[in-house]
Amino acid sequence: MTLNLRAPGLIVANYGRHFLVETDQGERLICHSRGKKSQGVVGDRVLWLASQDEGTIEKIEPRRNLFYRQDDVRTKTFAANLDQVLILLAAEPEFSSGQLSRALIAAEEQHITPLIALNKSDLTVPFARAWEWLLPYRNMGYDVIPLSLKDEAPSRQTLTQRLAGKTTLVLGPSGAGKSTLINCLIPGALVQTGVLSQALNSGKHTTTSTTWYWVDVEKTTALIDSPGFQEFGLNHIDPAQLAAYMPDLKPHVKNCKFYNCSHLHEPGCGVISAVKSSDSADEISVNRYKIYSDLYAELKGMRRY
Ligand SMILES: Nc1nc2c(ncn2[C@@H]2O[C@H](COP(=O)(O)OP(=O)(O)OP(=O)(O)O)[C@@H](O)[C@H]2O)c(=O)[nH]1
Ligand SMILES: [Zn+2]
Repeated sequence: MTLNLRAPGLIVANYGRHFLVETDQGERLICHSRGKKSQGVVGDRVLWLASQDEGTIEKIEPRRNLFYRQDDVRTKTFAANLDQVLILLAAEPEFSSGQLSRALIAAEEQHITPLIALNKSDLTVPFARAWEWLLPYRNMGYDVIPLSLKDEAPSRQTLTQRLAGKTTLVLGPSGAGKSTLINCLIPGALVQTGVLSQALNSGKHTTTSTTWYWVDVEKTTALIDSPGFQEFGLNHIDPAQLAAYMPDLKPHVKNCKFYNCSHLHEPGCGVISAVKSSDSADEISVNRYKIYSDLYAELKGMRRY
């Protein structure tokens, strides 16, 4: 009999030790993890075993990557096996470039391609200001696209092209338009999620969970919605590697006199001279250098204990 055969599946939602697993036939069932620890994350390919009407996760297949943040208290995993991370910002409310940089660094560390979208282009004046604010990110090679989720579908064409055929984690500060985006691309998705989270979480109302959505019926394009852009801890990043994850700093490191340069005070530092340089194409913005030095101090401080 095939009853205790392990079958392949995909984790599409996770609430503590409860997982929603989608089978290769497209059915979804609730699974539990074996043991005390909840190890699976959304995007994991798993082998699951049926047990009465539910299932257990028996094995998690090796991951291509894992996008996560880490603060003093805990590690928060967002999702695994991603093609890209979409950071959704908006003209309003104003976003923090420190938070943006943290998410970009976490993506770089896991070799996940970031994509930045700036929403609410209909708000002309604040949009122009925010677009300007993103200039250093465009100069360092990031794909930054303008967006108006309020308008008709053609205004989303660039975004839908970037998403096609890929698995994308969507992150963004509150109010940038994450729910609007999910609703535009997958009508009815959020209503379903509410029902689902209640079923999985024993009736407790929660929206603080990561969820996988298929955008197309062929299941080639996926969006993963996850909260937690705020307080993006990077304790897992080695401060000595930090500059290597910042594309504007990285090319200048090779000009440093000392191989273990911290780029904070050393003489002959390539990074510091690029901050001072007036050669605009190649310069490092004062804001990004401040983000680097603050983060370096923060990460160094962690490691002292
Ligand atoms: N002007 C304008 N407003 C927009 C646009 N897209 C979304 N909004 C509005 O921005 C507000 C926030 O959008 P949401 O989609 O709820 O934002 P969110 O990122 O999901 O925010 P949280 O639910 O707090 O996480 C809503 O009032 C939207 O109607 C846009 O392109 N232009
Ligand atoms: Zn240096």
